[in-house]
Amino acid sequence: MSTDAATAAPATAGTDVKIRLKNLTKTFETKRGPFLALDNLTLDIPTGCFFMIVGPSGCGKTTLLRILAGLETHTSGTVEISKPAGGRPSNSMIFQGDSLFPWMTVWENAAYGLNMRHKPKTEIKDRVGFFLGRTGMTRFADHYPHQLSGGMRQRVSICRAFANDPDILLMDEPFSALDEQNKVLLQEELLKIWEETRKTVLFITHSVDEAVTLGDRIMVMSAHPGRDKATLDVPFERPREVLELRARPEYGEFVYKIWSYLREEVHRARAQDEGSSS
Ligand SMILES: Nc1ncnc2c1ncn2[C@@H]1O[C@H](COP(=O)(O)OP(=O)(O)OP(=O)(O)O)[C@@H](O)[C@H]1O
Repeated sequence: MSTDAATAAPATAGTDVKIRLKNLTKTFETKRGPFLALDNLTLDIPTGCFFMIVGPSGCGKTTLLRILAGLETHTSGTVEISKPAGGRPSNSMIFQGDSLFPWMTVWENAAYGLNMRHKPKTEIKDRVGFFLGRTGMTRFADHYPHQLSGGMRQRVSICRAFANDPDILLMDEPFSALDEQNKVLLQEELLKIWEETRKTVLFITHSVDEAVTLGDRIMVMSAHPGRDKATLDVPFERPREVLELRARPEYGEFVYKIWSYLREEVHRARAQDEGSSS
């Protein structure tokens, strides 16, 4: 990991390590031969860290999240996830676009994970009620997903993920399909909920603004094969207010700094795409 020492330590991340990757490599076997997707990633993510991953299209961001979620195996190296006190590590994943069950109401969707784990009815009522309240969805509890806007559906996904009380939240571009106004509202709501829960979050985004607004730490990945090009601590205190933060000159400077790492990789990825299509 190439951590940028010039930036301040994150204001919030705990000192113990939640996720430790050592020389993590992923090769897909394809018809055209082995395809190296992740190359030798070594990384420590502290407990309670809001960890952002940015990188050009195809650099392996989703592959990394899928490995951490246990949906994909890795080829070599190690993945260590520390256990919470008295339990097994658990995770909830939020994807871009829709992941709600269309035949279930908002309440039933939000309660799904807890019901599957046979949690007591009162606990389900309390947790789902709490997070529906936090996301402003209480009065839509009996609605079905098709009766909601895209932003409201993503609120329910967030509600379901937090209600599950996972050890780690894995978020793969959850807001990318939303318009700018909804995105800012949801970023603010997510920040508020996260402040209260301090879960370890891994969040993929294509937006440098989103990475700087939400994150404690940002990993910029290289174009294919995915490597850790730079990992930087975000030097802004919490709690954060999205629009106030973005109005600050030092915010613009930090966004520019992340872009200076990313720009070359975006160009490399485009050159790779053009090379493979010619
Ligand atoms: N099951 C698979 N078999 C073969 N190749 C795969 C498989 N899954 C992913 N890949 C390839 O691995 C690379 C990384 O894919 P991945 O989806 O992780 O990238 P990404 O950074 O999340 O991209 P994007 O930003 O476009 O979502 C891509 O080139 C992709 O085509």
